[in-house]
Amino acid sequence: MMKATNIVWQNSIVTKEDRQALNGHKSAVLWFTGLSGAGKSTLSVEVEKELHQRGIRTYILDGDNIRHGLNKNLGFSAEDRKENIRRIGEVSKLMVDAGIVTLTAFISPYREDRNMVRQLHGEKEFVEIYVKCSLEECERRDPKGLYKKARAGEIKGFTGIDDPYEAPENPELIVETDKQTLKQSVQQVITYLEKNGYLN
Ligand SMILES: Nc1ncnc2c1ncn2[C@@H]1O[C@H](COP(=O)(O)OS(=O)(=O)O)[C@@H](OP(=O)(O)O)[C@H]1O
Ligand SMILES: Nc1ncnc2c1ncn2[C@@H]1O[C@H](COP(=O)(O)OP(=O)(O)O)[C@@H](O)[C@H]1O
Repeated sequence: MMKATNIVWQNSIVTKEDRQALNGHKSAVLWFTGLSGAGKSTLSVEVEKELHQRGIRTYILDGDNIRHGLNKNLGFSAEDRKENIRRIGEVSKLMVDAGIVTLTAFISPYREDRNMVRQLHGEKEFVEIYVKCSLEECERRDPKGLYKKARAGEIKGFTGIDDPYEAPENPELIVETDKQTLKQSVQQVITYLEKNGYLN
Protein backbone atom coordinates (compact mmCIF):
# COMPACT_ATOMS: atom_id res chain seq x y z
CA MET A 1 0.00 0.00 0.00
CA MET A 2 1.36 3.35 -1.07
CA LYS A 3 0.56 6.19 1.33
CA ALA A 4 2.57 9.05 -0.16
CA THR A 5 1.25 11.08 -3.07
CA ASN A 6 2.94 13.66 -5.30
CA ILE A 7 6.21 11.77 -5.49
CA VAL A 8 8.16 11.53 -8.73
CA TRP A 9 10.91 9.00 -9.54
CA GLN A 10 14.36 10.62 -9.80
CA ASN A 11 16.71 8.99 -12.29
CA SER A 12 20.48 8.97 -11.93
CA ILE A 13 22.99 9.30 -14.77
CA VAL A 14 25.13 6.37 -13.60
CA THR A 15 23.08 3.19 -14.13
CA LYS A 16 23.11 -0.26 -12.59
CA GLU A 17 24.76 -1.53 -15.77
CA ASP A 18 27.49 1.13 -15.40
CA ARG A 19 28.15 -0.01 -11.82
CA GLN A 20 28.22 -3.65 -12.88
CA ALA A 21 30.67 -2.82 -15.68
CA LEU A 22 32.91 -0.98 -13.21
CA ASN A 23 32.81 -3.97 -10.84
CA GLY A 24 33.41 -6.44 -13.65
CA HIS A 25 30.54 -8.72 -12.66
CA LYS A 26 26.75 -8.90 -12.62
CA SER A 27 24.76 -8.18 -9.46
CA ALA A 28 22.01 -10.38 -8.06
CA VAL A 29 20.44 -11.54 -4.83
CA LEU A 30 21.22 -15.03 -3.57
CA TRP A 31 18.12 -15.70 -1.46
CA PHE A 32 18.81 -18.49 1.04
CA THR A 33 15.59 -19.86 2.56
CA GLY A 34 15.04 -22.74 4.95
CA LEU A 35 14.31 -23.81 8.50
CA SER A 36 16.18 -22.44 11.48
CA GLY A 37 19.39 -24.45 11.73
CA ALA A 38 19.27 -25.57 8.09
CA GLY A 39 22.50 -23.70 7.35
CA LYS A 40 21.46 -20.37 5.74
CA SER A 41 23.85 -18.20 7.78
CA THR A 42 26.78 -20.63 7.67
CA LEU A 43 26.41 -21.13 3.94
CA SER A 44 25.98 -17.44 3.12
CA VAL A 45 29.10 -16.55 5.14
CA GLU A 46 31.21 -19.20 3.40
CA VAL A 47 29.87 -18.41 -0.07
CA GLU A 48 30.55 -14.71 0.54
CA LYS A 49 34.12 -15.51 1.59
CA GLU A 50 34.68 -17.47 -1.62
CA LEU A 51 33.16 -14.71 -3.78
CA HIS A 52 35.15 -12.00 -2.01
CA GLN A 53 38.38 -13.90 -2.67
CA ARG A 54 37.45 -13.87 -6.36
CA GLY A 55 37.10 -10.08 -6.36
CA ILE A 56 33.29 -10.02 -6.31
CA ARG A 57 31.61 -7.18 -4.36
CA THR A 58 29.24 -8.73 -1.82
CA TYR A 59 27.08 -8.03 1.20
CA ILE A 60 25.08 -10.28 3.54
CA LEU A 61 21.68 -9.41 4.97
CA ASP A 62 21.02 -11.89 7.80
CA GLY A 63 17.68 -12.25 9.61
CA ASP A 64 19.12 -12.22 13.12
CA ASN A 65 21.21 -9.10 12.39
CA ILE A 66 18.53 -7.15 10.52
CA ARG A 67 16.09 -7.83 13.36
CA HIS A 68 18.49 -5.98 15.69
CA GLY A 69 18.18 -2.78 13.64
CA LEU A 70 16.09 -2.01 10.56
CA ASN A 71 13.42 -4.57 11.50
CA LYS A 72 13.57 -4.43 15.29
CA ASN A 73 9.91 -3.43 15.46
CA LEU A 74 8.85 -6.75 13.90
CA GLY A 75 8.03 -10.07 15.58
CA PHE A 76 7.16 -13.47 14.15
CA SER A 77 3.44 -13.25 13.33
CA ALA A 78 2.61 -14.03 9.69
CA GLU A 79 2.01 -10.31 9.15
CA ASP A 80 5.36 -9.29 10.65
CA ARG A 81 7.28 -11.98 8.76
CA LYS A 82 5.66 -10.68 5.56
CA GLU A 83 6.74 -7.11 6.34
CA ASN A 84 10.22 -8.39 7.28
CA ILE A 85 10.58 -10.05 3.88
CA ARG A 86 9.01 -7.11 2.01
CA ARG A 87 11.57 -4.70 3.50
CA ILE A 88 14.46 -7.05 2.80
CA GLY A 89 13.18 -7.49 -0.73
CA GLU A 90 13.32 -3.71 -1.19
CA VAL A 91 16.74 -3.41 0.47
CA SER A 92 18.12 -6.23 -1.66
CA LYS A 93 16.76 -4.50 -4.76
CA LEU A 94 18.67 -1.35 -3.83
CA MET A 95 21.82 -3.37 -3.23
CA VAL A 96 21.51 -5.12 -6.58
CA ASP A 97 21.01 -1.69 -8.17
CA ALA A 98 24.24 -0.65 -6.44
CA GLY A 99 25.99 -3.49 -8.28
CA ILE A 100 26.49 -5.78 -5.31
CA VAL A 101 26.01 -9.55 -5.08
CA THR A 102 23.69 -9.65 -2.10
CA LEU A 103 23.26 -12.77 0.02
CA THR A 104 20.18 -12.96 2.24
CA ALA A 105 19.64 -15.45 5.06
CA PHE A 106 16.03 -15.35 6.21
CA ILE A 107 13.72 -18.26 6.98
CA SER A 108 11.21 -16.52 4.69
CA PRO A 109 8.66 -19.29 5.31
CA TYR A 110 5.89 -18.11 3.00
CA ARG A 111 5.98 -18.90 -0.72
CA GLU A 112 3.86 -15.85 -1.53
CA ASP A 113 6.32 -13.51 0.22
CA ARG A 114 9.34 -15.00 -1.55
CA ASN A 115 7.52 -14.75 -4.88
CA MET A 116 6.72 -11.11 -4.14
CA VAL A 117 10.48 -10.48 -3.79
CA ARG A 118 11.13 -12.43 -6.99
CA GLN A 119 8.71 -10.10 -8.81
CA LEU A 120 10.58 -7.05 -7.49
CA HIS A 121 13.79 -8.18 -9.13
CA GLY A 122 14.73 -8.36 -12.80
CA GLU A 123 15.21 -11.50 -14.85
CA LYS A 124 18.01 -13.69 -13.43
CA GLU A 125 18.57 -11.26 -10.55
CA PHE A 126 16.76 -13.38 -7.96
CA VAL A 127 18.41 -16.72 -7.21
CA GLU A 128 16.28 -18.69 -4.75
CA ILE A 129 18.40 -21.21 -2.89
CA TYR A 130 16.46 -23.72 -0.83
CA VAL A 131 18.67 -24.73 2.07
CA LYS A 132 16.99 -28.08 2.60
CA CYS A 133 17.42 -29.96 5.85
CA SER A 134 15.05 -32.26 7.70
CA LEU A 135 13.40 -30.88 10.80
CA GLU A 136 14.92 -33.80 12.74
CA GLU A 137 18.44 -32.78 11.73
CA CYS A 138 17.79 -29.06 12.39
CA GLU A 139 16.51 -29.99 15.81
CA ARG A 140 19.52 -32.20 16.44
CA ARG A 141 21.87 -29.31 15.49
CA ASP A 142 19.83 -26.73 17.42
CA PRO A 143 22.74 -24.22 17.22
CA LYS A 144 20.97 -21.62 19.37
CA GLY A 145 18.94 -23.93 21.62
CA LEU A 146 15.72 -22.50 20.19
CA TYR A 147 14.09 -25.81 19.21
CA LYS A 148 14.52 -26.99 22.78
CA LYS A 149 12.78 -23.85 24.00
CA ALA A 150 10.04 -24.21 21.36
CA ARG A 151 9.42 -27.85 22.37
CA ALA A 152 9.24 -26.74 26.00
CA GLY A 153 6.60 -24.17 25.02
CA GLU A 154 8.89 -21.26 25.90
CA ILE A 155 8.77 -19.94 22.31
CA LYS A 156 5.40 -19.86 20.58
CA GLY A 157 5.00 -19.89 16.80
CA PHE A 158 8.42 -21.37 16.05
CA THR A 159 8.90 -22.31 12.39
CA GLY A 160 8.68 -26.07 11.85
CA ILE A 161 7.25 -26.71 15.33
CA ASP A 162 4.02 -24.74 15.55
CA ASP A 163 4.40 -22.37 12.61
CA PRO A 164 4.54 -23.28 8.90
CA TYR A 165 7.42 -23.49 6.46
CA GLU A 166 6.37 -23.63 2.82
CA ALA A 167 9.18 -25.24 0.82
CA PRO A 168 10.02 -23.61 -2.53
CA GLU A 169 8.35 -25.33 -5.50
CA ASN A 170 10.72 -24.19 -8.20
CA PRO A 171 13.91 -22.76 -6.68
CA GLU A 172 17.00 -22.10 -8.79
CA LEU A 173 18.97 -24.38 -6.47
CA ILE A 174 18.38 -26.93 -3.71
CA VAL A 175 21.25 -27.47 -1.28
CA GLU A 176 20.71 -30.49 0.96
CA THR A 177 22.78 -29.71 4.00
CA ASP A 178 21.84 -32.93 5.79
CA LYS A 179 23.30 -34.97 2.92
CA GLN A 180 26.58 -33.18 2.23
CA THR A 181 29.41 -31.34 3.95
CA LEU A 182 29.56 -27.56 4.20
CA LYS A 183 32.41 -27.56 1.69
CA GLN A 184 30.30 -29.48 -0.85
CA SER A 185 27.35 -27.14 -0.29
CA VAL A 186 29.52 -24.06 -0.88
CA GLN A 187 30.94 -25.63 -4.02
CA GLN A 188 27.43 -26.41 -5.28
CA VAL A 189 26.43 -22.74 -5.01
CA ILE A 190 29.66 -21.47 -6.59
CA THR A 191 29.32 -23.96 -9.48
CA TYR A 192 25.75 -22.78 -10.10
CA LEU A 193 26.89 -19.15 -10.20
CA GLU A 194 29.76 -19.98 -12.53
CA LYS A 195 27.64 -22.04 -14.92
CA ASN A 196 24.95 -19.37 -15.10
CA GLY A 197 27.27 -16.47 -15.86
CA TYR A 198 27.08 -14.58 -12.57
CA LEU A 199 30.80 -14.43 -11.97
CA ASN A 200 31.92 -12.76 -15.18
N1 LIG B 1 9.21 -17.92 16.39
C1 LIG B 1 10.33 -17.99 15.67
N2 LIG B 1 10.35 -18.67 14.49
C2 LIG B 1 11.50 -18.73 13.78
N3 LIG B 1 12.67 -18.16 14.17
C3 LIG B 1 12.71 -17.47 15.32
C4 LIG B 1 11.54 -17.38 16.13
N4 LIG B 1 11.87 -16.64 17.24
C5 LIG B 1 13.16 -16.30 17.13
N5 LIG B 1 13.67 -16.79 15.98
C6 LIG B 1 15.04 -16.50 15.53
O1 LIG B 1 14.89 -15.55 14.48
C7 LIG B 1 15.53 -15.99 13.29
C8 LIG B 1 14.57 -15.94 12.10
O2 LIG B 1 14.42 -14.64 11.66
P1 LIG B 1 14.01 -14.37 10.15
O3 LIG B 1 13.96 -12.88 10.01
O4 LIG B 1 14.89 -15.12 9.26
O5 LIG B 1 12.53 -14.98 10.11
S1 LIG B 1 11.40 -14.81 8.99
O6 LIG B 1 12.06 -14.88 7.67
O7 LIG B 1 10.75 -13.51 9.17
O8 LIG B 1 10.45 -15.92 9.22
C9 LIG B 1 15.93 -17.43 13.51
O9 LIG B 1 17.26 -17.47 12.99
P2 LIG B 1 17.84 -18.68 12.13
O10 LIG B 1 18.02 -19.77 13.13
O11 LIG B 1 19.15 -18.14 11.63
O12 LIG B 1 16.91 -19.03 11.02
C10 LIG B 1 15.86 -17.64 15.00
O13 LIG B 1 17.13 -17.49 15.57
N1 LIG C 1 26.32 -28.64 4.48
C1 LIG C 1 26.13 -27.72 5.45
N2 LIG C 1 25.83 -26.43 5.11
C2 LIG C 1 25.60 -25.52 6.07
N3 LIG C 1 25.64 -25.77 7.41
C3 LIG C 1 25.95 -27.03 7.81
C4 LIG C 1 26.18 -28.05 6.84
N4 LIG C 1 26.44 -29.20 7.50
C5 LIG C 1 26.36 -28.90 8.81
N5 LIG C 1 26.08 -27.60 9.02
C6 LIG C 1 25.93 -26.97 10.35
O1 LIG C 1 24.54 -26.64 10.57
C7 LIG C 1 24.43 -25.47 11.39
C8 LIG C 1 23.57 -24.47 10.67
O2 LIG C 1 23.36 -23.33 11.48
P1 LIG C 1 23.03 -21.92 10.86
O3 LIG C 1 23.94 -21.60 9.74
O4 LIG C 1 22.96 -20.93 12.00
O5 LIG C 1 21.56 -22.18 10.26
P2 LIG C 1 20.43 -21.11 9.90
O6 LIG C 1 21.09 -19.82 9.55
O7 LIG C 1 19.69 -21.73 8.73
O8 LIG C 1 19.56 -21.00 11.12
C9 LIG C 1 25.84 -24.96 11.65
O9 LIG C 1 26.26 -25.42 12.91
C10 LIG C 1 26.66 -25.63 10.53
O10 LIG C 1 28.00 -25.85 10.89
